[in-house]
Amino acid sequence: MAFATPQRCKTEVLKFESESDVAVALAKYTADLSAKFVKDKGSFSVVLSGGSLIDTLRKLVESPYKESVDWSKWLIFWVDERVVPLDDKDSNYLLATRGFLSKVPIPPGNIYAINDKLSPEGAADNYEERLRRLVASKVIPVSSATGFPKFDLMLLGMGPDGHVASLFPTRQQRYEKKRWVTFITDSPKPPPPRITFTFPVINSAAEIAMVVTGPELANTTKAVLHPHRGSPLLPAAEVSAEEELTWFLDKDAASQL
Ligand SMILES: O=C1O[C@H](COP(=O)(O)O)[C@@H](O)[C@H](O)[C@H]1O
Repeated sequence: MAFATPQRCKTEVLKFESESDVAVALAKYTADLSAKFVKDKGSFSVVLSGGSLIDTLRKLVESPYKESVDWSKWLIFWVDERVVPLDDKDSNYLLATRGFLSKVPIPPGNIYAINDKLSPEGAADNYEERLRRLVASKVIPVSSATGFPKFDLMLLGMGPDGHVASLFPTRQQRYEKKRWVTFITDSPKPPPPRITFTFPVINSAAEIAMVVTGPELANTTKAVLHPHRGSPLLPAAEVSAEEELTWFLDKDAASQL
């Protein structure tokens, strides 16, 4: 079990009047990071979540960013995915395709969906193997601090139980320290079969945005950002970034802080 005190990295907590204001700020933050990483390293690797995050990204696919972002340099990955067909209503890939990817010209070869023909274990092995090949060919760098792949930006959501990706408080995947990608067959949130990045990979990202909106997340946000010393840590409290972790909260989610 993980107990408070949580890991500390450079962390900024941004609070906005409304979810719409979060969407506006998140679009600018993401577009600015895209410009920085494309200038510095020639590409921008972005790791998406499912859930409400995709809708909150909606301003990024509108003007001015739709035209100004260099989408040709983007590489898209998923921090977690439900092991269902890619055209299933529960697929994070389908959600992202409908709400985001179909609206901008990211080269299809730069979009790394899971292999939906495999078992959960097989899909996790396959995704990790493909990541290892991208690292070997230097498409994705390795963190010199941890030895795990270092993605440029992870866009994460949080569930009311404090889960991030498919790392749930009551499941052992949150403690995995060696694998890059693991699987779960009994997710407490449906659908049960999923694959997920592990914490060593999540916490090796250069930048992480935790995007949390809505009153149902107010108590969990407080428990994560101000954990009681000695109490068990929720998974979201274990997120850290190599460069900066930025929380994007609306007034409702921030109401208990
Ligand atoms: O099941 C999942 O849940 C989390 C949180 O989703 P939200 O709708 O509460 O924002 C999401 O980040 C994850 O990718 C997804 O698979």
